[in-house]
Amino acid sequence: MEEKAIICKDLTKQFGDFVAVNKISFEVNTGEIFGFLGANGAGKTTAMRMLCGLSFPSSGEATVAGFNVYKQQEKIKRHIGYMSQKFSLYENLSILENIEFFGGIYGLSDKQLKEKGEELVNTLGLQKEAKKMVGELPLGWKQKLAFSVAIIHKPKIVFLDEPTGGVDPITRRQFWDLIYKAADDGITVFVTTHYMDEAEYCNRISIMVDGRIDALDSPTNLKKQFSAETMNEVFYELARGAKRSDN
Ligand SMILES: Nc1ncnc2c1ncn2[C@@H]1O[C@H](COP(=O)(O)OP(=O)(O)OP(=O)(O)O)[C@@H](O)[C@H]1O
Repeated sequence: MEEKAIICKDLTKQFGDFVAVNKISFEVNTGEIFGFLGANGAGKTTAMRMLCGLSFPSSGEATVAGFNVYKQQEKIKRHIGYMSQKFSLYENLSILENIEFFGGIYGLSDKQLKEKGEELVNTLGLQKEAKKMVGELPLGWKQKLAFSVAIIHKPKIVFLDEPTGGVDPITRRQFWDLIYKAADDGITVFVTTHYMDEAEYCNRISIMVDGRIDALDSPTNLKKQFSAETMNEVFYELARGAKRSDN
């Protein structure tokens, strides 16, 4: 049987009396693009932090890349990539310096760094900009670069927390071309987003409401299940009953 990238069973996180993540259960297949949706405050970031080995669950079980979220947090960190809109590259380092810095942290050798650096700059068509400060690049380019750097060590899974915030649909589409390429290379993609066009690009989607997962399926099946034309309708049908949402 093919190994699952993520297995999650009744995973729960409480802050005092408040149950931020309430017994969520799901599995993510290797090489899958899995969308993790939910309104503001639904519990996505809290769940993602547990899966990335950054916070201990209150109860329940989960393995990520085959490693246990309670006992093997360091191993999890070594086998994943992570990118968020909020935490990204150093603006005051050049593209090549960022690649060297993050590649170095991920344990690449000098030779690998040089090869990967060139390959990445060529793939993204950034040859002329390679020595420019990242701060000078347009946001869409920064995001593509940040994603490429997050998978430079070929992790088993990459976690993307709202990776494309603030850019237009065409640039988002280009970003998704990179995601598809990574998935083709066998990297499992776990992505949170508020954009419903992006939700359509995922193989499967879960939708969180008030700490629970209230729906999980492919975009096509979810639309059928909710008799909806678009993912937007599915999302609002579920999220409008949410108590936490300020949407
Ligand atoms: N350290 C904490 N202590 C207490 N409550 C917390 C803590 N971290 C998160 N929460 C609460 O848990 C709930 C879920 O927050 P979380 O950030 O996981 O939601 P989210 O789905 O990622 O939302 P967004 O889309 O706005 O980022 C929120 O009500 C939040 O206030």
